[in-house]
Amino acid sequence: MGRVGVLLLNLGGPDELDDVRHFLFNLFSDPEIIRIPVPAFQKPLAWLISTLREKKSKANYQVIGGGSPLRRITEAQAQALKDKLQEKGQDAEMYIGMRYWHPYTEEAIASIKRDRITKLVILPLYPQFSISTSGSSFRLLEKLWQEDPALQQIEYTVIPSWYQQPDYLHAMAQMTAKELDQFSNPDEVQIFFSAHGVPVSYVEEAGDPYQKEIEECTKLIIKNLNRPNPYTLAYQSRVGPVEWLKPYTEDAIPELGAKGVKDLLVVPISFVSEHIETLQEIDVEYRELAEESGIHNFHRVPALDTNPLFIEGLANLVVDALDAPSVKLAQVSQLKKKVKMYPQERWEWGMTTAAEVWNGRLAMIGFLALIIELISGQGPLHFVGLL
Ligand SMILES: C=CC1=C(C)c2cc3[nH]c(cc4nc(cc5[nH]c(cc1n2)c(C)c5CCC(=O)O)C(CCC(=O)O)=C4C)c(C)c3C=C
Ligand SMILES: [Fe+2]
Repeated sequence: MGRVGVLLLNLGGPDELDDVRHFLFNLFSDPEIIRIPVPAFQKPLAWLISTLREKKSKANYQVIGGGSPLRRITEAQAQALKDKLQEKGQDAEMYIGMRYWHPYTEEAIASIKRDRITKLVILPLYPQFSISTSGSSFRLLEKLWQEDPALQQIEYTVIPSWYQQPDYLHAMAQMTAKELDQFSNPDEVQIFFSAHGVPVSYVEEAGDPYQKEIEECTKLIIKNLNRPNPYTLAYQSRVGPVEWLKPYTEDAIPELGAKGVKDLLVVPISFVSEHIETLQEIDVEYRELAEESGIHNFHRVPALDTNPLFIEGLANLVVDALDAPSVKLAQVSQLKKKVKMYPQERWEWGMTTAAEVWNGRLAMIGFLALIIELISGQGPLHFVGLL
């Protein structure tokens, strides 16, 4: 079969507090996360948002120990997957390609070329597909492939999403059952699936299947769990002023409290590792909100991390993908984000309303940049390394 490799795709997170601003800059530089009509302004805008968000974001990472645990956990998952594949008689090298922090996807690709991998399975560590997560990594890989004839020699296949994988669903159901049994009345507990949100326009304008996959996934976990508990799904981690998928977790918790719910079990659904949004947002912010809303028994299902049944599921995905017809990057990165813009925002050259709107916005960005530079002594050119 040649030399087999598995490329695990993930988001990445700052290793330490000093990395936070640069990590945020990378994230907001991605047009799959925030798209503006004039691509030349993507990086200045990313610089502005990362500068404005740095303090809040750093405070949150400080709460969870001063950095993201994502790299450590993804490395442990890669090792566990390698061992499980070996047990199944499949030797494979593991590579981790993070989208916004080290080890970057480009670093993983360089190692794959150096190791002369001939057959590659591309496996995102997101169970459900979103344009903003797996989609963004696939688009980057597609670009790298188009630019590099050496990569085009590698036989590869992509696993676009895998939320229906039976071992994954069993692992989620088992972990949920274990937490339910910690309550004094397990059958009365309200199960609360909390998924990372995305802007509504991703789903409604650009056809992101994320919401549909999340909804199906919760139903499959409940079916596997086979318990009588009521359950709810809500979306967390909203960023910026636009409308995101609803209900928002921060509204749904007080509503349940007002209905008299006392026992709540949160199940994080869109990510398989502990990260800032489980450890800080759910365990600290939403716990406090639940307490204020009269929900005194608040528990959370831990992330899967290296759960053996989950790793078995990943190994089965890889083995099956090696046998199946290959899926190409062009097939899975086709979804192009067409975020709805107001007519005056659509770019037109000349003395138009669009020009007035965009000139006004850019003047505001420039003015804010000036103030930030005056306060911090650092401007956008320092940040992109030009000064
Ligand atoms: C499936 C999971 C995720 C989706 C969908 C997603 C979309 C999305 N995220 C942002 C903005 C931010 N995300 C941030 C961190 C972050 N996001 C995810 C997962 C999804 N994001 C994870 C796992 C993490 C944490 C990594 C870690 O360090 O542990 C952040 C930075 C943290 C913060 O400042 O709050 C931002 C900002 C957008 C805008 C978006 C969809 C458009
Ligand atoms: Fe995010």
